[in-house]
Amino acid sequence: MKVKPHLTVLARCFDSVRSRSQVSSNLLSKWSYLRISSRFTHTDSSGKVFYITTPIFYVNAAPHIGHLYSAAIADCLHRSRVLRGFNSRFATGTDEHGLKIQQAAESVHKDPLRFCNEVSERFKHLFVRSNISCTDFIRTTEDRHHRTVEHFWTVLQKKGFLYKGTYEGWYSTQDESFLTPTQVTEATDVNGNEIKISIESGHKVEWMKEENYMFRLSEFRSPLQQWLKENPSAVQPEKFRHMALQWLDDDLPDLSVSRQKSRLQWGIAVPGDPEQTIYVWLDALVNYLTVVGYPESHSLWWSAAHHIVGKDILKFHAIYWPAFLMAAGLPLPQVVNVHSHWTVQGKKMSKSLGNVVDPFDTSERYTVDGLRYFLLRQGVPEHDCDYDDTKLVKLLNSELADALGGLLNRCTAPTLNPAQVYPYFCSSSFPKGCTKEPKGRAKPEDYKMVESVTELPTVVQEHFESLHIYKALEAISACVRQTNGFVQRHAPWKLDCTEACDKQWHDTILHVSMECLRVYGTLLQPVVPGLADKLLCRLGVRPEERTWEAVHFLEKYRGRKCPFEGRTLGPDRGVLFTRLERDMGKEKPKKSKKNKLNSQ
Ligand SMILES: Nc1ncnc2c1ncn2[C@@H]1O[C@H](COP(=O)(O)OP(=O)(O)OP(=O)(O)O)[C@@H](O)[C@H]1O
Repeated sequence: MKVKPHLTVLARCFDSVRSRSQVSSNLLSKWSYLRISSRFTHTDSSGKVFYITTPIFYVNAAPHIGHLYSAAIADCLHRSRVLRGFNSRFATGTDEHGLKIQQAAESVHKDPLRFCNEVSERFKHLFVRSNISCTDFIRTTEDRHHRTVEHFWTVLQKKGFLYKGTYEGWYSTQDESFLTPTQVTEATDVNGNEIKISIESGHKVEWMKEENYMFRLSEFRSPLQQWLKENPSAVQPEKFRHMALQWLDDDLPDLSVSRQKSRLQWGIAVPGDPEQTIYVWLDALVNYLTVVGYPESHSLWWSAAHHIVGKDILKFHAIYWPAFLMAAGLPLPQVVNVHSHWTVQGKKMSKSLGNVVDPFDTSERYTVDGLRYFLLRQGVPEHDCDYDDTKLVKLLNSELADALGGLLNRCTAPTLNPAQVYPYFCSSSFPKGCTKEPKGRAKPEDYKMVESVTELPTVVQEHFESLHIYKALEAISACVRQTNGFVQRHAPWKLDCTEACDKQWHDTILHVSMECLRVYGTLLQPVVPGLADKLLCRLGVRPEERTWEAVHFLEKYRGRKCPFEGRTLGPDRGVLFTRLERDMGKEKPKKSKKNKLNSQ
């Protein structure tokens, strides 16, 4: 059997799908967790659609902040695309089969399905609570998924990519992964026994020999190399694409894709051979197709697939999955976006190790938006990041409570803004284009700030798209600092508002600052939806005015009409983000007496 990659055919297939116009709205899941209002889901003229996925999470134990991190990255991308007017679908869910689950359920004397129901519910609850706006939630124990896996298996079999053989080699139950001898090393367990472990994960491996079904993975080595070499964006960031290519430099043996039922009962039976159970990773990866209705109605969404995964499952997404898809004659995902890990004292946070930070507890202490902001502001795709409560408190206090909250408070406090309105802009106080020799009252630094905030939506969008979300937040934070500097420099509280000229300048300072805040609120929606909503409501920005398209920063400065001028502010719902005390995460934070900049 020869495999042809047909990469150009695949590319053409993507293009034809992309050029199709409006997506039928009934294709969008009506799943109740979709939180973004449909008024933001108009499709732009290009008719672009996106299908974003997180990994489905293994339900051997309750979720930790690493899982929330994957979901928050995907949520940020999904929300930003919806706000830009695209049709975006965002799927997550739980992976519920395999030996590890079978053993975890046995250890607590529970029926596996009951065990899965409970843990899956925890994940679902976490995502609802954390404002993860997924449109689909899939469980691999659902009937629809069983049918899809059986169909997918049959396609692979009919096309001659499966054969029955004897697999003999190393297997890690913790990773549900087969390993070659070069991927294994010796170690000593806690009782001093010599054991073999996986070099990559450190988990124990066992020698197994059994008859099962093999997938002709070896035939895909060169098509996979071609795909990765010809599509620099196929696996991102670059270091992970490089890693996948390095793996392909080694041997790529055929892959065992079933287990004997006597060893593994908790899974989907091989069609036509009830003595064999389908390998949990083949089963799990097919979830991405189940969500979009494979084999009947998948093509539009499937051609726009964008996976977001942790680096621990790179091999499954950059090697096995594309090989399965090529074998089944399906298009490959457009992008596999990889992120690194949250660690605790340098060790990967993991359910199996138990060194986890509980996301329920943490968001209870620091708020949902606080935790989302911290994860996305500190997480760097290329590098691991150590979790630290002190760092979290410091960051949230400085960027959300003091800088952003303080700025909002200054602009809206009744002492400075007694009429509680979006004030008028005076162009003679801040004339356009006088950057070198200011003629009004604005200074060169003020023009620099206007320039930075004007460019900010483009900068932020680019960083969101490449999933360098921390860079987007860094850029927003730098602009917030500039705006605080602007207010501080001109000290509107010192102006005498009984003088017409001072009053105009006072109002202009507030107008410009509020315009900046409106941009920050709009751009922060994908990261901290609750906090951004509070900010925009306070400024009186209506829901339909919160899209990327509606940003139009400082229209009056450019000689155009500003719809916000003179508008009454929204109700005061308290400080934007309450300062946290440095409690090292042991107790609920106490509210400090006042927010630093709020004292103004
Ligand atoms: N420490 C972590 N940092 C970032 N993301 C993580 C982390 N742990 C898990 N994830 C996310 O969850 C996915 C895999 O989830 P999985 O259910 O295997 O979690 P796990 O804690 O590694 O479990 P286990 O310890 O049982 O292997 C990863 O690909 C990644 O997207």
